[in-house]
Amino acid sequence: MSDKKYILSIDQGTTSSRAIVFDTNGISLTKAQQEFPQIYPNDGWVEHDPETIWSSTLAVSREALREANAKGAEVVTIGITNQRETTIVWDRVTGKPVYNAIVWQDRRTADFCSELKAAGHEELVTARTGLLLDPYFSATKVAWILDNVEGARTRAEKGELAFGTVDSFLLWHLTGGKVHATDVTNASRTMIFDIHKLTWDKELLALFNIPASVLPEVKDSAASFGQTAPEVFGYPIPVEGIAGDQQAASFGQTCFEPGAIKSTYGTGCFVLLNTGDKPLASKNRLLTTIGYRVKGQTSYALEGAIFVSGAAVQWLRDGLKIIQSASETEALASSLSDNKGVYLVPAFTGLGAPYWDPHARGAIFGLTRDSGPAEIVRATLEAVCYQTRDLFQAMADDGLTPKELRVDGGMVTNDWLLQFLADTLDLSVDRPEVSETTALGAAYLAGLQHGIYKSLEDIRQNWHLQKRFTPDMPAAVRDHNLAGWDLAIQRTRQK
Ligand SMILES: Nc1ncnc2c1ncn2[C@@H]1O[C@H](COP(=O)(O)OP(=O)(O)O)[C@@H](O)[C@H]1O
Ligand SMILES: O=P(O)(O)OC[C@H](O)CO
Repeated sequence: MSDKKYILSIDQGTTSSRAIVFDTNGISLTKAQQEFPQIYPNDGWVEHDPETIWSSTLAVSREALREANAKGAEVVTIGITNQRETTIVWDRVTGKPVYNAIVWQDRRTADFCSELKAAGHEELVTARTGLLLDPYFSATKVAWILDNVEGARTRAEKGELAFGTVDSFLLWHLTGGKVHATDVTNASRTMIFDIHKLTWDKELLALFNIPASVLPEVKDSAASFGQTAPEVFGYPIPVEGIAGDQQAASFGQTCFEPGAIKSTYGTGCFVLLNTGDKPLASKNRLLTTIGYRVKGQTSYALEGAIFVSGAAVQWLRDGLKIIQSASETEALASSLSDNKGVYLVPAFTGLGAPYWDPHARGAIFGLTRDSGPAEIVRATLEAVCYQTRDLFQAMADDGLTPKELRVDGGMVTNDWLLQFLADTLDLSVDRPEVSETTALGAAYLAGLQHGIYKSLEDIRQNWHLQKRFTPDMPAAVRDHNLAGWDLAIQRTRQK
Protein backbone atom coordinates (compact mmCIF):
# COMPACT_ATOMS: atom_id res chain seq x y z
CA MET A 1 0.00 0.00 0.00
CA SER A 2 1.38 3.45 -0.68
CA ASP A 3 -0.10 6.74 0.35
CA LYS A 4 1.07 10.24 1.23
CA LYS A 5 -0.66 10.00 4.60
CA TYR A 6 1.48 9.53 7.70
CA ILE A 7 0.83 8.53 11.30
CA LEU A 8 2.48 9.94 14.44
CA SER A 9 3.04 7.32 17.10
CA ILE A 10 3.82 8.45 20.64
CA ASP A 11 5.57 5.76 22.71
CA GLN A 12 5.94 6.81 26.33
CA GLY A 13 8.14 4.10 27.92
CA THR A 14 9.63 3.46 31.36
CA THR A 15 13.01 4.96 30.56
CA SER A 16 12.34 7.24 27.61
CA SER A 17 9.69 9.04 25.59
CA ARG A 18 9.76 8.39 21.85
CA ALA A 19 7.86 9.66 18.85
CA ILE A 20 7.97 8.07 15.41
CA VAL A 21 6.25 9.14 12.20
CA PHE A 22 5.34 6.08 10.10
CA ASP A 23 4.22 5.78 6.52
CA THR A 24 1.30 3.50 5.73
CA ASN A 25 3.67 0.57 5.02
CA GLY A 26 4.86 0.73 8.61
CA ILE A 27 8.25 2.21 7.69
CA SER A 28 9.51 5.00 9.96
CA LEU A 29 10.16 8.39 8.38
CA THR A 30 11.33 10.39 11.40
CA LYS A 31 12.09 9.58 15.00
CA ALA A 32 12.90 11.46 18.22
CA GLN A 33 13.68 10.15 21.69
CA GLN A 34 14.42 11.59 25.15
CA GLU A 35 15.48 9.66 28.24
CA PHE A 36 14.25 10.98 31.58
CA PRO A 37 15.29 10.48 35.22
CA GLN A 38 14.07 7.61 37.36
CA ILE A 39 13.27 8.59 40.94
CA TYR A 40 13.96 6.08 43.76
CA PRO A 41 12.79 7.80 46.97
CA ASN A 42 12.81 4.68 49.13
CA ASP A 43 13.64 0.96 49.09
CA GLY A 44 11.41 -0.63 46.44
CA TRP A 45 9.83 2.69 45.40
CA VAL A 46 10.03 3.92 41.78
CA GLU A 47 8.57 7.23 40.62
CA HIS A 48 8.57 9.52 37.56
CA ASP A 49 7.86 13.24 37.43
CA PRO A 50 4.60 13.50 35.43
CA GLU A 51 5.54 16.99 34.22
CA THR A 52 8.69 15.46 32.70
CA ILE A 53 6.64 12.66 31.16
CA TRP A 54 4.52 15.32 29.46
CA SER A 55 7.31 17.76 28.53
CA SER A 56 9.54 15.02 27.06
CA THR A 57 6.60 13.54 25.13
CA LEU A 58 5.67 16.94 23.75
CA ALA A 59 9.26 17.74 22.79
CA VAL A 60 9.85 14.46 20.91
CA SER A 61 6.45 14.60 19.21
CA ARG A 62 7.08 18.16 18.00
CA GLU A 63 10.55 17.19 16.76
CA ALA A 64 9.36 14.10 14.85
CA LEU A 65 6.46 16.10 13.35
CA ARG A 66 8.64 19.05 12.40
CA GLU A 67 11.09 16.81 10.56
CA ALA A 68 8.26 14.90 8.88
CA ASN A 69 6.64 18.16 7.73
CA ALA A 70 10.00 19.30 6.36
CA LYS A 71 10.01 16.14 4.23
CA GLY A 72 6.56 16.98 2.93
CA ALA A 73 4.68 14.38 4.95
CA GLU A 74 1.09 14.98 5.99
CA VAL A 75 0.46 13.55 9.46
CA VAL A 76 -3.26 12.82 9.70
CA THR A 77 -3.68 10.80 12.87
CA ILE A 78 -2.01 9.98 16.19
CA GLY A 79 -1.60 6.76 18.15
CA ILE A 80 -0.45 6.62 21.77
CA THR A 81 1.23 3.72 23.53
CA ASN A 82 2.61 3.78 27.03
CA GLN A 83 4.27 2.09 29.98
CA ARG A 84 1.29 0.41 31.62
CA GLU A 85 -0.06 0.43 35.21
CA THR A 86 1.96 3.55 36.12
CA THR A 87 -0.44 5.73 38.06
CA ILE A 88 -1.00 9.50 37.97
CA VAL A 89 -3.57 11.56 39.88
CA TRP A 90 -4.02 15.16 38.77
CA ASP A 91 -6.16 18.27 39.28
CA ARG A 92 -8.98 18.37 36.76
CA VAL A 93 -8.71 22.17 36.35
CA THR A 94 -5.00 22.92 36.36
CA GLY A 95 -3.70 19.53 35.17
CA LYS A 96 -1.14 19.60 38.02
CA PRO A 97 -0.33 16.16 39.41
CA VAL A 98 -0.91 15.85 43.16
CA TYR A 99 2.00 13.38 43.46
CA ASN A 100 4.70 11.86 41.28
CA ALA A 101 3.69 9.03 38.94
CA ILE A 102 3.99 5.75 40.85
CA VAL A 103 5.71 3.44 38.38
CA TRP A 104 4.62 -0.13 37.61
CA GLN A 105 7.82 -1.49 39.21
CA ASP A 106 7.05 0.20 42.55
CA ARG A 107 6.53 -2.24 45.47
CA ARG A 108 5.36 0.16 48.22
CA THR A 109 1.92 -1.40 48.39
CA ALA A 110 3.21 -4.99 48.82
CA ASP A 111 2.00 -5.23 52.44
CA PHE A 112 -1.45 -3.86 51.53
CA CYS A 113 -1.69 -6.52 48.80
CA SER A 114 -0.61 -9.23 51.24
CA GLU A 115 -3.33 -8.13 53.70
CA LEU A 116 -6.00 -8.25 51.00
CA LYS A 117 -4.75 -11.66 49.91
CA ALA A 118 -4.77 -12.97 53.47
CA ALA A 119 -8.36 -11.72 53.79
CA GLY A 120 -9.27 -13.92 50.80
CA HIS A 121 -9.90 -11.24 48.16
CA GLU A 122 -7.64 -12.55 45.40
CA GLU A 123 -10.25 -14.86 43.94
CA LEU A 124 -12.67 -12.00 43.24
CA VAL A 125 -9.89 -9.81 41.82
CA THR A 126 -8.78 -12.56 39.44
CA ALA A 127 -12.30 -13.51 38.39
CA ARG A 128 -13.15 -9.92 37.42
CA THR A 129 -9.84 -8.51 36.19
CA GLY A 130 -7.74 -11.53 35.13
CA LEU A 131 -4.94 -10.19 37.36
CA LEU A 132 -3.38 -11.22 40.68
CA LEU A 133 -3.26 -9.19 43.88
CA ASP A 134 0.15 -7.65 43.31
CA PRO A 135 1.51 -4.10 43.78
CA TYR A 136 2.37 -4.11 40.03
CA PHE A 137 -1.15 -3.01 39.06
CA SER A 138 -2.64 0.49 39.45
CA ALA A 139 -5.40 0.05 42.08
CA THR A 140 -3.31 -0.01 45.25
CA LYS A 141 -1.13 2.79 43.87
CA VAL A 142 -4.19 5.05 43.42
CA ALA A 143 -5.34 4.22 46.95
CA TRP A 144 -1.85 5.00 48.28
CA ILE A 145 -1.89 8.48 46.69
CA LEU A 146 -5.39 9.24 48.00
CA ASP A 147 -4.40 8.11 51.50
CA ASN A 148 -0.96 9.69 51.69
CA VAL A 149 -1.23 13.04 49.92
CA GLU A 150 -2.82 15.57 52.23
CA GLY A 151 -6.38 16.41 51.22
CA ALA A 152 -6.32 14.15 48.16
CA ARG A 153 -9.11 11.80 49.23
CA THR A 154 -11.50 14.64 50.10
CA ARG A 155 -10.71 16.39 46.83
CA ALA A 156 -11.19 13.16 44.87
CA GLU A 157 -14.56 12.58 46.49
CA LYS A 158 -15.58 16.13 45.50
CA GLY A 159 -14.74 15.29 41.87
CA GLU A 160 -11.74 17.63 41.70
CA LEU A 161 -9.13 14.97 40.84
CA ALA A 162 -8.63 12.68 37.88
CA PHE A 163 -6.79 9.32 37.87
CA GLY A 164 -5.21 7.95 34.75
CA THR A 165 -2.55 5.65 33.41
CA VAL A 166 0.09 7.45 31.32
CA ASP A 167 -1.97 7.34 28.09
CA SER A 168 -4.83 9.07 29.85
CA PHE A 169 -2.60 11.78 31.31
CA LEU A 170 -1.01 12.45 27.90
CA LEU A 171 -4.39 12.49 26.15
CA TRP A 172 -5.69 15.01 28.70
CA HIS A 173 -2.73 17.30 27.96
CA LEU A 174 -2.79 16.76 24.20
CA THR A 175 -6.46 17.75 24.07
CA GLY A 176 -5.91 20.85 26.20
CA GLY A 177 -7.63 19.31 29.25
CA LYS A 178 -10.78 18.42 27.33
CA VAL A 179 -10.68 14.61 27.27
CA HIS A 180 -10.31 12.22 30.20
CA ALA A 181 -10.33 8.77 28.61
CA THR A 182 -8.32 5.59 28.22
CA ASP A 183 -8.59 2.38 26.20
CA VAL A 184 -9.59 -1.13 27.29
CA THR A 185 -6.03 -2.50 27.28
CA ASN A 186 -4.81 0.12 29.74
CA ALA A 187 -7.98 -0.20 31.82
CA SER A 188 -7.38 -3.96 31.99
CA ARG A 189 -4.17 -3.34 33.97
CA THR A 190 -5.71 -1.25 36.75
CA MET A 191 -7.23 -4.13 38.82
CA ILE A 192 -10.59 -2.28 39.00
CA PHE A 193 -11.81 -3.07 35.47
CA ASP A 194 -14.07 -6.02 34.66
CA ILE A 195 -12.51 -7.56 31.54
CA HIS A 196 -15.67 -9.56 30.76
CA LYS A 197 -18.24 -6.73 30.97
CA LEU A 198 -15.72 -4.05 29.94
CA THR A 199 -16.79 -1.71 32.75
CA TRP A 200 -15.25 -0.32 35.93
CA ASP A 201 -16.15 -2.71 38.76
CA LYS A 202 -18.05 -1.20 41.71
CA GLU A 203 -17.15 -4.00 44.12
CA LEU A 204 -13.44 -3.66 43.40
CA LEU A 205 -13.63 0.13 43.63
CA ALA A 206 -15.10 -0.38 47.12
CA LEU A 207 -12.44 -2.99 48.01
CA PHE A 208 -9.58 -0.63 47.09
CA ASN A 209 -11.47 2.44 48.37
CA ILE A 210 -11.29 4.36 45.09
CA PRO A 211 -14.10 6.84 44.31
CA ALA A 212 -15.63 6.37 40.83
CA SER A 213 -15.41 10.15 40.31
CA VAL A 214 -11.67 9.89 39.47
CA LEU A 215 -12.07 7.39 36.63
CA PRO A 216 -11.58 8.02 32.89
CA GLU A 217 -14.04 6.95 30.20
CA VAL A 218 -12.98 3.65 28.59
CA LYS A 219 -12.99 3.27 24.78
CA ASP A 220 -11.90 0.70 22.19
CA SER A 221 -8.20 0.72 21.29
CA ALA A 222 -9.05 2.13 17.84
CA ALA A 223 -11.51 4.95 18.55
CA SER A 224 -12.00 8.71 18.26
CA PHE A 225 -10.29 9.93 21.42
CA GLY A 226 -10.43 13.65 20.53
CA GLN A 227 -8.41 16.30 18.70
CA THR A 228 -5.12 17.78 19.87
CA ALA A 229 -5.52 21.38 21.01
CA PRO A 230 -4.30 23.71 18.20
CA GLU A 231 -1.46 25.14 20.31
CA VAL A 232 0.05 21.68 20.87
CA PHE A 233 1.21 20.99 17.27
CA GLY A 234 0.05 24.14 15.47
CA TYR A 235 -3.00 22.46 13.96
CA PRO A 236 -5.46 19.93 15.40
CA ILE A 237 -4.76 16.23 14.75
CA PRO A 238 -7.12 13.46 15.87
CA VAL A 239 -5.94 10.90 18.41
CA GLU A 240 -7.38 7.63 17.11
CA GLY A 241 -5.42 4.78 18.67
CA ILE A 242 -4.39 3.93 22.23
CA ALA A 243 -2.96 0.73 23.71
CA GLY A 244 -0.64 -0.26 26.54
CA ASP A 245 2.86 -0.82 25.20
CA GLN A 246 2.87 -4.62 25.43
CA GLN A 247 -0.48 -4.93 23.71
CA ALA A 248 0.67 -2.43 21.09
CA ALA A 249 3.81 -4.52 20.47
CA SER A 250 1.64 -7.58 19.97
CA PHE A 251 -0.53 -5.62 17.52
CA GLY A 252 2.57 -4.29 15.74
CA GLN A 253 3.82 -7.89 15.44
CA THR A 254 0.43 -8.66 13.83
CA CYS A 255 -0.37 -11.35 16.42
CA PHE A 256 -4.02 -11.35 15.31
CA GLU A 257 -4.69 -15.11 15.31
CA PRO A 258 -5.32 -17.20 18.44
CA GLY A 259 -2.01 -18.91 19.25
CA ALA A 260 0.16 -16.06 17.90
CA ILE A 261 2.73 -15.03 20.50
CA LYS A 262 5.32 -12.28 20.98
CA SER A 263 7.88 -11.40 23.59
CA THR A 264 9.23 -7.88 24.08
CA TYR A 265 12.65 -7.38 25.67
CA GLY A 266 13.02 -3.83 27.01
CA THR A 267 13.33 -2.79 30.66
CA GLY A 268 11.29 -5.87 31.53
CA CYS A 269 10.09 -8.75 29.37
CA PHE A 270 6.48 -9.35 28.49
CA VAL A 271 5.11 -12.37 26.64
CA LEU A 272 1.61 -12.06 25.18
CA LEU A 273 -0.27 -14.99 23.67
CA ASN A 274 -3.41 -14.24 21.67
CA THR A 275 -6.23 -16.42 23.00
CA GLY A 276 -9.02 -15.17 20.72
CA ASP A 277 -12.35 -13.63 21.64
CA LYS A 278 -12.70 -15.43 25.01
CA PRO A 279 -10.65 -14.70 28.11
CA LEU A 280 -8.68 -17.77 29.13
CA ALA A 281 -7.94 -18.30 32.83
CA SER A 282 -4.47 -19.63 33.63
CA LYS A 283 -4.01 -22.27 36.33
CA ASN A 284 -0.37 -21.28 36.54
CA ARG A 285 -0.44 -17.64 37.59
CA LEU A 286 -0.23 -16.06 34.16
CA LEU A 287 -2.40 -12.97 33.66
CA THR A 288 -5.52 -12.75 31.56
CA THR A 289 -5.68 -9.41 29.83
CA ILE A 290 -7.22 -7.57 26.91
CA GLY A 291 -5.03 -7.72 23.79
CA TYR A 292 -6.99 -5.10 21.83
CA ARG A 293 -10.50 -4.10 20.94
CA VAL A 294 -11.15 -2.87 17.40
CA LYS A 295 -14.41 -2.50 15.49
CA GLY A 296 -16.30 -3.67 18.58
CA GLN A 297 -14.40 -7.03 18.77
CA THR A 298 -12.36 -7.83 21.86
CA SER A 299 -9.28 -10.00 21.54
CA TYR A 300 -7.94 -11.44 24.81
CA ALA A 301 -4.42 -12.49 25.70
CA LEU A 302 -2.54 -14.51 28.27
CA GLU A 303 0.44 -12.59 29.60
CA GLY A 304 3.63 -13.43 31.39
CA ALA A 305 5.34 -10.39 32.91
CA ILE A 306 9.00 -10.40 33.94
CA PHE A 307 9.97 -7.20 35.72
CA VAL A 308 13.69 -7.11 34.92
CA SER A 309 15.44 -8.01 31.66
CA GLY A 310 17.19 -5.04 29.97
CA ALA A 311 17.17 -3.31 33.36
CA ALA A 312 19.71 -5.92 34.52
CA VAL A 313 21.98 -4.99 31.60
CA GLN A 314 21.63 -1.34 32.65
CA TRP A 315 22.67 -2.41 36.14
CA LEU A 316 25.79 -4.09 34.73
CA ARG A 317 26.60 -0.79 33.02
CA ASP A 318 25.57 1.81 35.63
CA GLY A 319 25.67 -0.14 38.91
CA LEU A 320 28.48 -2.69 38.59
CA LYS A 321 30.20 -0.68 35.82
CA ILE A 322 31.61 -3.88 34.24
CA ILE A 323 30.48 -2.82 30.75
CA GLN A 324 30.34 0.59 29.12
CA SER A 325 27.52 -0.10 26.71
CA ALA A 326 24.74 -2.70 26.50
CA SER A 327 26.00 -3.98 23.15
CA GLU A 328 29.26 -5.22 24.76
CA THR A 329 27.29 -8.01 26.44
CA GLU A 330 27.11 -9.96 23.18
CA ALA A 331 30.88 -10.41 22.77
CA LEU A 332 31.41 -11.06 26.49
CA ALA A 333 28.73 -13.77 26.65
CA SER A 334 30.00 -15.51 23.54
CA SER A 335 33.60 -15.44 24.83
CA LEU A 336 32.64 -18.31 27.18
CA SER A 337 31.79 -21.81 26.02
CA ASP A 338 29.34 -22.26 28.91
CA ASN A 339 28.10 -20.43 32.00
CA LYS A 340 30.69 -22.03 34.37
CA GLY A 341 27.88 -22.76 36.81
CA VAL A 342 27.13 -19.06 37.48
CA TYR A 343 23.44 -18.05 37.69
CA LEU A 344 22.05 -14.56 38.30
CA VAL A 345 18.44 -14.12 39.40
CA PRO A 346 17.56 -10.47 38.67
CA ALA A 347 14.75 -10.20 41.25
CA PHE A 348 15.66 -6.53 41.85
CA THR A 349 12.00 -5.54 42.23
CA GLY A 350 10.67 -8.92 43.34
CA LEU A 351 9.72 -11.72 40.97
CA GLY A 352 6.84 -11.45 38.50
CA ALA A 353 5.20 -14.30 36.60
CA PRO A 354 4.85 -17.11 37.34
CA TYR A 355 6.23 -16.65 40.91
CA TRP A 356 4.67 -13.33 42.00
CA ASP A 357 6.96 -12.80 44.94
CA PRO A 358 7.23 -9.05 45.66
CA HIS A 359 9.64 -9.67 48.55
CA ALA A 360 12.26 -11.67 46.59
CA ARG A 361 15.58 -9.91 45.98
CA GLY A 362 18.27 -10.47 43.36
CA ALA A 363 21.06 -13.02 43.88
CA ILE A 364 24.11 -14.51 42.14
CA PHE A 365 25.00 -18.17 42.68
CA GLY A 366 27.93 -20.40 41.78
CA LEU A 367 30.76 -17.84 41.98
CA THR A 368 34.33 -19.15 42.18
CA ARG A 369 37.72 -17.42 42.37
CA ASP A 370 37.79 -17.57 38.52
CA SER A 371 34.47 -15.78 38.02
CA GLY A 372 34.75 -12.39 36.34
CA PRO A 373 32.77 -9.89 34.28
CA ALA A 374 32.17 -12.34 31.40
CA GLU A 375 30.53 -14.90 33.71
CA ILE A 376 28.28 -12.25 35.30
CA VAL A 377 27.33 -10.75 31.94
CA ARG A 378 26.55 -14.17 30.49
CA ALA A 379 24.51 -15.11 33.57
CA THR A 380 22.51 -11.88 33.14
CA LEU A 381 21.63 -12.64 29.52
CA GLU A 382 20.95 -16.30 30.26
CA ALA A 383 18.54 -15.27 33.05
CA VAL A 384 16.42 -13.40 30.49
CA CYS A 385 16.06 -16.65 28.53
CA TYR A 386 15.45 -18.85 31.58
CA GLN A 387 12.73 -16.50 32.82
CA THR A 388 11.08 -16.65 29.40
CA ARG A 389 11.24 -20.45 29.60
CA ASP A 390 9.49 -20.31 33.01
CA LEU A 391 6.62 -18.46 31.30
CA PHE A 392 6.51 -21.00 28.47
CA GLN A 393 6.51 -23.81 31.03
CA ALA A 394 3.52 -22.19 32.77
CA MET A 395 1.78 -21.92 29.38
CA ALA A 396 2.56 -25.55 28.58
CA ASP A 397 1.08 -26.53 31.97
CA ASP A 398 -2.02 -24.60 30.85
CA GLY A 399 -2.07 -26.78 27.70
CA LEU A 400 -0.68 -24.09 25.36
CA THR A 401 2.36 -24.87 23.23
CA PRO A 402 3.22 -22.13 20.72
CA LYS A 403 5.07 -23.15 17.54
CA GLU A 404 7.25 -20.06 17.13
CA LEU A 405 7.93 -16.79 18.91
CA ARG A 406 8.14 -13.26 17.52
CA VAL A 407 10.50 -10.98 19.45
CA ASP A 408 11.09 -7.23 19.66
CA GLY A 409 12.39 -4.52 22.01
CA GLY A 410 15.79 -2.92 22.60
CA MET A 411 17.57 -6.18 23.56
CA VAL A 412 16.79 -8.12 20.39
CA THR A 413 19.67 -6.60 18.43
CA ASN A 414 21.72 -9.07 20.50
CA ASP A 415 22.08 -12.18 18.28
CA TRP A 416 23.72 -14.25 21.03
CA LEU A 417 20.72 -13.63 23.29
CA LEU A 418 18.22 -14.70 20.63
CA GLN A 419 20.16 -17.87 19.74
CA PHE A 420 20.35 -18.80 23.43
CA LEU A 421 16.64 -18.05 23.73
CA ALA A 422 15.79 -20.36 20.82
CA ASP A 423 18.04 -23.04 22.35
CA THR A 424 16.54 -22.68 25.83
CA LEU A 425 12.92 -22.69 24.62
CA ASP A 426 13.64 -25.29 21.93
CA LEU A 427 11.57 -23.08 19.64
CA SER A 428 12.12 -20.88 16.56
CA VAL A 429 12.56 -17.22 17.43
CA ASP A 430 11.68 -14.67 14.72
CA ARG A 431 13.00 -11.11 14.61
CA PRO A 432 11.03 -8.80 12.29
CA GLU A 433 12.49 -6.12 10.03
CA VAL A 434 10.84 -3.31 12.01
CA SER A 435 11.95 -3.66 15.62
CA GLU A 436 9.91 -0.63 16.85
CA THR A 437 6.81 -2.80 16.97
CA THR A 438 5.36 -1.05 20.04
CA ALA A 439 5.15 2.32 18.31
CA LEU A 440 4.08 0.59 15.12
CA GLY A 441 1.16 -1.12 16.88
CA ALA A 442 -0.19 2.22 18.11
CA ALA A 443 0.22 3.65 14.60
CA TYR A 444 -1.74 0.72 13.14
CA LEU A 445 -4.58 1.26 15.63
CA ALA A 446 -4.81 4.95 14.73
CA GLY A 447 -4.57 4.08 11.02
CA LEU A 448 -7.42 1.59 11.33
CA GLN A 449 -9.69 4.13 12.98
CA HIS A 450 -8.71 6.77 10.42
CA GLY A 451 -9.58 4.44 7.55
CA ILE A 452 -6.01 4.17 6.24
CA TYR A 453 -6.26 0.40 6.78
CA LYS A 454 -9.55 -1.29 6.03
CA SER A 455 -8.84 -4.49 7.95
CA LEU A 456 -6.30 -6.41 10.01
CA GLU A 457 -5.41 -8.25 6.80
CA ASP A 458 -4.19 -4.95 5.28
CA ILE A 459 -1.85 -4.55 8.24
CA ARG A 460 -0.61 -8.14 8.33
CA GLN A 461 1.03 -7.71 4.91
CA ASN A 462 3.48 -5.20 6.42
CA TRP A 463 5.21 -7.79 8.68
CA HIS A 464 8.51 -9.08 7.30
CA LEU A 465 11.00 -11.50 8.83
CA GLN A 466 14.51 -10.12 9.32
CA LYS A 467 16.12 -13.24 10.87
CA ARG A 468 14.99 -16.59 12.26
CA PHE A 469 16.95 -18.22 15.11
CA THR A 470 16.48 -22.01 15.20
CA PRO A 471 17.25 -24.23 18.20
CA ASP A 472 20.65 -25.91 18.02
CA MET A 473 21.52 -27.12 21.52
CA PRO A 474 21.77 -30.74 22.66
CA ALA A 475 18.88 -31.59 24.99
CA ALA A 476 21.31 -32.72 27.72
CA VAL A 477 22.97 -29.29 27.79
CA ARG A 478 19.61 -27.53 27.93
CA ASP A 479 18.43 -29.77 30.77
CA HIS A 480 21.65 -29.22 32.69
CA ASN A 481 21.34 -25.42 32.32
CA LEU A 482 17.70 -25.42 33.38
CA ALA A 483 18.37 -27.61 36.42
CA GLY A 484 20.89 -24.99 37.60
CA TRP A 485 18.39 -22.19 37.02
CA ASP A 486 15.58 -23.97 38.84
CA LEU A 487 17.81 -24.40 41.86
CA ALA A 488 18.81 -20.71 41.78
CA ILE A 489 15.15 -19.65 41.68
CA GLN A 490 14.32 -21.96 44.58
CA ARG A 491 17.08 -20.41 46.67
CA THR A 492 15.92 -16.86 45.83
CA ARG A 493 12.23 -17.12 46.62
CA GLN A 494 10.96 -15.66 49.87
CA LYS A 495 7.69 -17.57 50.00
N1 LIG B 1 22.76 -5.23 22.47
C1 LIG B 1 22.10 -5.31 23.63
N2 LIG B 1 22.25 -6.40 24.42
C2 LIG B 1 21.58 -6.51 25.58
N3 LIG B 1 20.73 -5.57 26.05
C3 LIG B 1 20.55 -4.47 25.32
C4 LIG B 1 21.22 -4.28 24.07
N4 LIG B 1 20.83 -3.07 23.56
C5 LIG B 1 19.96 -2.54 24.46
N5 LIG B 1 19.77 -3.37 25.53
C6 LIG B 1 18.89 -3.16 26.68
O1 LIG B 1 17.58 -2.91 26.18
C7 LIG B 1 16.90 -1.99 27.01
C8 LIG B 1 16.26 -0.89 26.16
O2 LIG B 1 15.19 -1.43 25.44
P1 LIG B 1 13.89 -0.55 25.13
O3 LIG B 1 13.00 -1.44 24.35
O4 LIG B 1 14.33 0.74 24.55
O5 LIG B 1 13.37 -0.33 26.63
P2 LIG B 1 12.07 0.42 27.26
O6 LIG B 1 11.03 0.53 26.16
O7 LIG B 1 11.63 -0.49 28.37
O8 LIG B 1 12.52 1.75 27.77
C9 LIG B 1 17.89 -1.42 27.97
O9 LIG B 1 17.62 -1.94 29.26
C10 LIG B 1 19.26 -1.93 27.48
O10 LIG B 1 20.08 -2.25 28.56
O1 LIG C 1 8.10 0.74 29.24
P1 LIG C 1 8.39 -0.70 29.04
O2 LIG C 1 8.66 -1.07 27.63
O3 LIG C 1 9.43 -1.17 29.99
O4 LIG C 1 7.03 -1.52 29.43
C1 LIG C 1 6.52 -1.49 30.71
C2 LIG C 1 5.26 -2.32 30.81
O5 LIG C 1 4.19 -1.77 30.13
C3 LIG C 1 4.90 -2.54 32.25
O6 LIG C 1 3.78 -3.37 32.36
